[in-house]
Amino acid sequence: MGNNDLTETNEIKNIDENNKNNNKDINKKLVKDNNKYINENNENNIVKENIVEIKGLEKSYEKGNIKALNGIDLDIKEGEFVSIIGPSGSGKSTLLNMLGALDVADSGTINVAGYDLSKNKKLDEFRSKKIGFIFQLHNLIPNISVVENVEIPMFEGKLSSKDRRTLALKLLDSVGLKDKAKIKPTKLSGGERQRVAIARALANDPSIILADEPTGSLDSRTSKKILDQLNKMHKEKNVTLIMVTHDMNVAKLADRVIEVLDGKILKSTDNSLLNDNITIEG
Ligand SMILES: Nc1ncnc2c1ncn2[C@@H]1O[C@H](COP(=O)(O)OP(=O)(O)OP(=O)(O)O)[C@@H](O)[C@H]1O
Repeated sequence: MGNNDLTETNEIKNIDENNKNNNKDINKKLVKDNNKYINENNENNIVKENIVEIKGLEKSYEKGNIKALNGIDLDIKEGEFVSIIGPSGSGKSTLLNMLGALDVADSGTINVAGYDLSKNKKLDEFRSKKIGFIFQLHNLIPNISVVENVEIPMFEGKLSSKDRRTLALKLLDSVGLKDKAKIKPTKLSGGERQRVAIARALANDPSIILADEPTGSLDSRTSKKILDQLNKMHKEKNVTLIMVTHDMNVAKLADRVIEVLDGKILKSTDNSLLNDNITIEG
């Protein structure tokens, strides 16, 4: 091989080396750009998980004579606000009871916040850690103060008594009732009691709030206040909110309206885009 040949081979080697390095740089840049694209896309398009997954849920009473739930299939996303509407006796409360593990289905599967409720295990843990209840039946305890009522769900956790009090007062403040903390619930109006119930429902930092007719017995002004509070809580804390109501005007405030009839889901209407800029009428 002559000198010229050697120089040529070395030049080719150099070019190869340069190309390799360039390719490495280009590849690195492509990977970086691709990751950036994926990250940006993920940020813009957060895929929300199902927090509720129900399949073929059935529940009968009176030895099978009353079919309260007759094959319910329902998925609810994390952070969604869903209302359940339907005529009296259609199965709304039965469905809400199943979601809170207050009743057990005859057949079908129900998964809520990572708990398989059909297995009938760890239900106490599930209720105390994952669910905030705003139910007429779970009313406030009359002979202890408002702030003590709000503290009740915190006893399952690890907070000191001082921290429990601070958090309870903060929650009462968020529903506009800090000044009523020391009095007994019997001295409150119906709407104020419902607001205390909202504060208490938030006390265990739940994943889901279940509300059964939260504005049922209230006048329209007080109902507006309660719905404002629920909406605020749902938006600020990204809590999944599932609310039973018989009032379509109230139901429509949710991201999705589920209509129930004869223990089945008749219709599911997505209102989320419609409700983005909603203001609640007084
Ligand atoms: N514990 C029970 N024992 C017997 N029947 C029951 C029981 N709970 C509910 N039911 C019946 O199951 C059906 C569904 O009741 P559910 O309370 O779920 O209806 P709902 O849609 O919530 O009604 P409402 O709007 O009147 O509260 C009804 O026929 C009801 O009478």
